[in-house]
Amino acid sequence: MDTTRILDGKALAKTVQSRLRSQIEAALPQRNRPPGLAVIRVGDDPASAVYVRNKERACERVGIASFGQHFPATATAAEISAKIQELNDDERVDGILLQLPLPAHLDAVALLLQLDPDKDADGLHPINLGRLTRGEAGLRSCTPAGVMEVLKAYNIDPSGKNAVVVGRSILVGKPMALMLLEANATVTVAHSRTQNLADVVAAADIIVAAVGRPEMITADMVKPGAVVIDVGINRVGDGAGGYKLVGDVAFEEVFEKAAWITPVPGGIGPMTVAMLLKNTVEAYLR
Ligand SMILES: NC(=O)C1=CN([C@@H]2O[C@H](COP(=O)(O)OP(=O)(O)OC[C@H]3O[C@@H](n4cnc5c(N)ncnc54)[C@H](OP(=O)(O)O)[C@@H]3O)[C@@H](O)[C@H]2O)C=CC1
Ligand SMILES: Nc1nc(=O)c2c([nH]1)NC[C@@H]1CN(c3ccc(C(=O)N[C@@H](CCC(=O)O)C(=O)O)cc3)C=[N+]21
Repeated sequence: MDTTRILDGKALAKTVQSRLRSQIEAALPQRNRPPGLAVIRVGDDPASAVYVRNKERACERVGIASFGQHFPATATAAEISAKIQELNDDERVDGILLQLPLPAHLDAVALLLQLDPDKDADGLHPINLGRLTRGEAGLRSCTPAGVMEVLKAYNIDPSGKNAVVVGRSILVGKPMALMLLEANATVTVAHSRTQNLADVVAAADIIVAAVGRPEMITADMVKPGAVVIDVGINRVGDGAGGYKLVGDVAFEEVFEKAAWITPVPGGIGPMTVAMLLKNTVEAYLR
């Protein structure tokens, strides 16, 4: 396969991480402590498990201390709140991440509101989402920030392009749409009520798939020469009793039509981790 059209998020994430490592090493003598990142995880979402594993490895590599707690799916809002308060007050912690999705009995919006906005490494506090909406500087959602970083690294300028974001979550779809808009794309956001999804996607110069449905974006939906960004992380059986990760895009067939495409794994996942560390280091250096 000709790999020159693959957007290599894994390689770019390594470059970002080595830059962060140097920044941390330069700041350590004055600060007397490394940056700290805390993750609060509730229950056992499979995509979250992959994320936590890779994040911890990456933190170790660049020199960020890991904190946090894994709660059972039955944890109460009061228990999570208490943990958030504790981490807000902990001077060793620069970044806090509340893993989504939460079990159905917990209100993500109410809990995200309790994060110290200056420690909101995931950019999901209403203050930081508001700053993004207004085009102001601030901590920005990691996955869409990772997508923008990939586009920039490969000199893909969204200005004037038709961008279609499939998915409208607070975690990915909405901030993604805002960042593409900020980069002067003409943005369409599709979701589960969108009619004629295939036609909507077919008009896109840039497609961002953030749905959580294995290989739902097929070649017939893709305009020849489109840039295809696959955010989906889906765990599916590998036919041999184990599992493998696949994205929301049918990679093999879409590869043939796309100008550029991100793989899963090795695409936006590693970039999300890199942006999380970058936000943490920014909060630490401030
Ligand atoms: N690579 C990475 O770093 C990350 C990957 N992910 C992965 O990305 C995927 C999406 O995550 P997230 O945004 O949190 O997921 P959510 O489940 O919160 O949102 C999914 C979105 O997809 C829409 N949708 C569902 N079914 C369809 C359909 N048939 N056609 C069109 N749209 C549909 C939903 O529409 P509606 O709003 O109408 O329900 C919703 O807006 C998951 O696989 C997740 O694991 C997530 C974060 C980071
Ligand atoms: N508040 C919050 N913020 C998130 O950003 C968030 C979340 N909750 N909940 C779960 C999803 C999922 N997610 C992933 C990030 C990286 C990989 C990742 O590193 N993927 C590697 C996997 C490599 C492998 O281990 O096989 C890759 O795609 O190459 C996966 C999944 C972030 N999420």
